[in-house]
Amino acid sequence: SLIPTNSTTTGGSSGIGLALAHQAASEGARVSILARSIDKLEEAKNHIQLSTGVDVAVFAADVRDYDAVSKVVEEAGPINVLVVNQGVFVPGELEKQGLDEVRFMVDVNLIGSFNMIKAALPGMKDRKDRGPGSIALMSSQAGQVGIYGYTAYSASKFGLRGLAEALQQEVIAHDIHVSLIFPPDTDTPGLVEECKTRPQLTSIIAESSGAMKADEVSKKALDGIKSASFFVPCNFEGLLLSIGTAGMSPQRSFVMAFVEVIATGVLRIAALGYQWNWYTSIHKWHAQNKSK
Ligand SMILES: NC(=O)C1=CN([C@@H]2O[C@H](COP(=O)(O)OP(=O)(O)OC[C@H]3O[C@@H](n4cnc5c(N)ncnc54)[C@H](OP(=O)(O)O)[C@@H]3O)[C@@H](O)[C@H]2O)C=CC1
Ligand SMILES: CCCCCCCCCCCCCCCC(=O)[C@@H](N)CO
Repeated sequence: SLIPTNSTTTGGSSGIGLALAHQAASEGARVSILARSIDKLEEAKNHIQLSTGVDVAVFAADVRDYDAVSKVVEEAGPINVLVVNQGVFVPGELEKQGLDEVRFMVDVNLIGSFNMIKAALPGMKDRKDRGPGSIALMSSQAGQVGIYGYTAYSASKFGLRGLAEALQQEVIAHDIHVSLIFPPDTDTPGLVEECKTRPQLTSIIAESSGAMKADEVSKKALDGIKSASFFVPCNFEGLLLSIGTAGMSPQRSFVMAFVEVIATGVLRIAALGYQWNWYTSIHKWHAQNKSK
């Protein structure tokens, strides 16, 4: 199995990224975290130091700034597991959203991921330890199915899938494994902020999948990285969603490949059932709002 010895996590100062850095550090990895705010980074560093005794390296940079990111990669040293986890989410109907908000999500979530991977890839290919390497991307269940209020967010996360599928073919010869992680709603500072402005329909639809804690998600993510899985679902609905949307994604497990082949037809029925429910909620919501 793939062992995170030198791991770098973007967005590692909060929520899921912090939980991942914390867990990797407690398992003995050398950990670096990258985010914009140096205050949040220092706080995260102290938190991990207090509970594990391990010192993590912190780097303040914006993933949208390629030069800043490549400087961090240079300073951070060898990486065998890169976790591209930074992400922003501003929910809202496209009609009410400014294009600046749309661009913000695409820039941070998608272009920022390109910057990070492009900067880290040469060093990862030349890594001196002989074990396999990993590039893990934090997508979302909203990166497997479009959700009301998430036009830009879902687009940025669907984009990560195309990136990941193509990249896997490019890096396999260097024994680097790409993982796409698909969490449901996860209890993080980011979600608390999001919920202040989230449309009611977004919440209704997102509730189709149970909510998780950040350390539950980080545990699933780390297990997925270690087993070099391409798709990493995090809960039961996520497992169904991953089988139902397997499409042309790579699959290393014969057991899972078999399950996908057998279950695809009946999962399409379940998917249509979910869609029917969601569209019913949408129509009801509009009917109620008109009558007011
Ligand atoms: N919470 C949820 O419900 C779900 C989250 N996800 C995904 O998981 C990932 C983490 O989410 P979550 O833990 O909730 O997020 P948080 O908002 O709690 O944390 C986000 C992290 O990303 C960093 N970050 C944000 N923008 C940038 C940037 N431009 N450059 C560098 N770092 C940046 C933040 O630090 P700083 O602001 O200082 O830069 C922070 O460390 C995201 O990709 C998100 O889309 C997926 C499914 C569900
Ligand atoms: C084939 C049958 C499948 C059935 C399961 C369908 C369930 C889909 C629910 C989607 C929930 C999306 C949550 C996004 C969370 C997120 O990313 C935001 N909180 C922003 O961070």
